[in-house]
Amino acid sequence: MFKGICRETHNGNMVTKILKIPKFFTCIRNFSSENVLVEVNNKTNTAILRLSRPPVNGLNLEVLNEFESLLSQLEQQKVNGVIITSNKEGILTGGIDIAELQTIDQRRLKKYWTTFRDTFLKLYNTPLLTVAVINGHSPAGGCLFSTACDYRVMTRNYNIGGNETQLGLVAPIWFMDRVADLIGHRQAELAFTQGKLFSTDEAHKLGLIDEIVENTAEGLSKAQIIINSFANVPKKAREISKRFTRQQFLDKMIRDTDDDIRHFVNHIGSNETQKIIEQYMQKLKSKRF
Ligand SMILES: CCCCCCCC/C=C\CC(=O)SCCNC(=O)CCNC(=O)[C@H](O)C(C)(C)COP(=O)(O)OP(=O)(O)OC[C@H]1O[C@@H](n2cnc3c(N)ncnc32)[C@H](O)[C@@H]1OP(=O)(O)O
Repeated sequence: MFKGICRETHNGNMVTKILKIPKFFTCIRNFSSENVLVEVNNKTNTAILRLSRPPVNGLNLEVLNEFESLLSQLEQQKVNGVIITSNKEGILTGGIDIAELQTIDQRRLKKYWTTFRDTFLKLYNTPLLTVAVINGHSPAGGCLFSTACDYRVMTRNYNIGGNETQLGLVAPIWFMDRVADLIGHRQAELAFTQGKLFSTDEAHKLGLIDEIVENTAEGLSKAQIIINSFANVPKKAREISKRFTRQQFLDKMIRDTDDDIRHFVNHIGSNETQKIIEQYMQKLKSKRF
């Protein structure tokens, strides 16, 4: 028998009960934040992290901070793997919450972009096994974050890619580099100059995603199979191999930090870009895109 704690409300008072839990019972530990739900399965010691910020899981400052902090907690708990998905089938994330870009305040833009980069780096650099279950559209920032994972499965009939150019914006070089790592330089060049969103099938053919699944449930069990397939691989050797294969990209991204942040602040904070962003928001609201 394990002992577990359960908190319940009785007549308006919170009471804590000690529960006896049979060993075979699969227990879930939850420690979700406002916009990101987390469950850790005690049997498999695997975490599922679900983005949950209606309407489109837009990546605002809070979501990024919560995501980064939850990943740190999962690292400390030494889980066997982390599955990243959306709580809402149909949209993994609409990418950056455009409201975060609607400002010329250089300090705000700098803070946002620093957090965005740090969160990406946390995911890219974590020693934990990470699998993205892309269970919906995944434009721009959504595509970028999934490329940071070790493995990607995606449900049919959605879109993924870097569409920034279509909006009149320029994606960061490190997003282009990361996509080029997966699909090759030539295909990345074509994709980013066109601002192309790929269908699930196209993304699979190119290697932007690893496998296609029919729905979220199948995606989650596929992700668990991938994590299980590493069970007999010596942990330390896997972690060092992951670090080595990612070191070059990481070194470049860190070396270019100041230039990248300066470029972002100048690009997004210019009046010309602000007009473009405003027009895009109006298009989005009137569904004319
Ligand atoms: C270092 C060099 C410089 C670096 C420069 C970097 C620049 C980086 C720039 C961009 C990166 C990004 O991530 S920009 C965001 C790109 N994302 C998109 O273009 C996605 C836009 N959204 C959609 O395509 C669709 O909304 C959807 C497919 C995600 C979902 O479609 P659905 O039909 O289900 O929902 P709606 O379209 O009706 O949307 C509902 C609701 O949400 C608002 N919305 C959608 N996306 C965003 C967003 N990204 N940010 C803020 N708000 C968004 C949409 O307007 C609707 O609002 P209302 O209900 O109020 O109308």
